[in-house]
Amino acid sequence: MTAPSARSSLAWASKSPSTGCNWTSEVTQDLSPWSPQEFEARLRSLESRYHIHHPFNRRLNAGALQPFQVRGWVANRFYYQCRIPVKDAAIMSNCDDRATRRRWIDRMLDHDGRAPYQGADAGGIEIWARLGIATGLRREDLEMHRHVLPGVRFAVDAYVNFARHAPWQEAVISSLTEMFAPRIHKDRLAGWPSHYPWIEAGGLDYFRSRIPLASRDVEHGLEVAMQWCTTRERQERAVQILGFKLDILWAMLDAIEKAYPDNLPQAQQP
Ligand SMILES: O=C(O)c1cc(C(=O)O)c2c(n1)C(=O)C(=O)c1cc(C(=O)O)[nH]c1-2
Repeated sequence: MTAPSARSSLAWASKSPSTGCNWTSEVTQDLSPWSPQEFEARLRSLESRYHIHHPFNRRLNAGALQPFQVRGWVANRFYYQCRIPVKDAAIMSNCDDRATRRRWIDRMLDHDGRAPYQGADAGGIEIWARLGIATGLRREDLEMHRHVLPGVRFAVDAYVNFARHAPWQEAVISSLTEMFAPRIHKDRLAGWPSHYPWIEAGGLDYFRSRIPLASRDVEHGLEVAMQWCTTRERQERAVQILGFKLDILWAMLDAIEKAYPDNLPQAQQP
């Protein structure tokens, strides 16, 4: 069997996510594992495929988008935000290691919130909803996912399905795109206030809140990856899994970019 190309990872992911893909074994079974440093460097080298480089994101962070295009992005990303704790619950349900579950549960609470569900404890989903409202979206439209595009829904659901069916360690590895997230949040915090002054400043709280959380998540995710990927075969699979997740984020922006062209008639704008 031949190796999939850089952007065809969904084929193997849907093929056998629960038992693990075996195409790498033919190629790599005799190879010694990379050192932890080289393994991490190979994962990090996939940054070039992160959605920070997508043309739509470049325009978003350069201030080149019209308000309806920003709203379209925020409303569609809200679907991702809402599915993240469901994805994390799927990982927990497959995880038989109590120590890991004790740490993992924080990821769900980060998004769903913690009692008394106010201020910073409101949770990421609520804080993202406030971003949506600050851009001019109606809460009800957001919560009913009225603007969510089919391509975005398919991409996000593929991530949740992967987490449901893959070994939990592989699903943890798929979250490692967060290695690249702090920079994208910082870009937004630095640029949006001058590019999009019509968005009330508090609307950007979500991005501020995620920077330390993403770093904590990545530290844990890399620990799991290092412990699990003791063979070259598993290490190469980890690289493929990260590629699959990068494709999900990229595909979301492809769908968003296509749906909200500059000349979209006003009646169709979110
Ligand atoms: O705004 C972004 O570009 C971005 C990207 C990602 C990512 O890389 O998956 C996440 C987030 N934000 C984010 O806010 C978040 O909570 C998050 C959780 C996860 C994950 O895979 O578990 N990714 C991301």
